[in-house]
Amino acid sequence: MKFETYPDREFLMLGLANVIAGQLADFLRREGRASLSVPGGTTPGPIFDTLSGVDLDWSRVAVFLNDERWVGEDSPRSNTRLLRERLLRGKAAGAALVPLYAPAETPEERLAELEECLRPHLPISVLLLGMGADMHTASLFPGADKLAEALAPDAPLLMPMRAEAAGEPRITLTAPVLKGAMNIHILITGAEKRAALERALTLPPEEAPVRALLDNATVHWAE
Ligand SMILES: O=C1O[C@H](COP(=O)(O)O)[C@@H](O)[C@H](O)[C@H]1O
Repeated sequence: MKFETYPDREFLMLGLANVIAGQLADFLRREGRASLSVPGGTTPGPIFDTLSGVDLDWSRVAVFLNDERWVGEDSPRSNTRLLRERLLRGKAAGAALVPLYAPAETPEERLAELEECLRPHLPISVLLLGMGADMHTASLFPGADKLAEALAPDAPLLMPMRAEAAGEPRITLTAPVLKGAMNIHILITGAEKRAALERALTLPPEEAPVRALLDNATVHWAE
């Protein structure tokens, strides 16, 4: 694991957005297309704001979430809504959004078709992950009903996930898909998440799911 400390959150968000933009540009030059997977939640908005203004051929970039809460875009809890409002606009408006939600009561009902939409865009060129203070990443929560299956090397691409701390049912990319990314960045802010990350380094992924991604990741942190 590499650990990068930034003087403050503004430096962090700008610096990491530039790293991600540079890696996407490299992929576009070398391979003609790229994929970017990003977290939802409260932390990554400023990175999305910067990325949405970056001059890239976004029409050749597929963008998808790490995970989604099983709610429609009319809900303020929708990670897809955050993506549309903060990332898929301006210069990035032409990027292709690969959906992780489709209207239905449960994720199980739409799982197969969402997985087929995702498959052509793997492996992920650039993966940005968040982390909760409980050491969850994507929707791999400690104590979640299907955590062991989602951590297994033969896990499917996507899995539904339910956990007490998660609120609504979730859908998440699984550990092998996340680990297969060509570049892995983890964004954390504040003392509480830094302490959680240090604790995760001492625990197995079954107790601290973010641990499954740390070996090949660069963690980006500011107070
Ligand atoms: O619920 C979620 O939480 C994590 C962390 O979110 P934050 O609000 O603490 O930044 C996020 O990475 C994940 O994508 C999201 O669904």
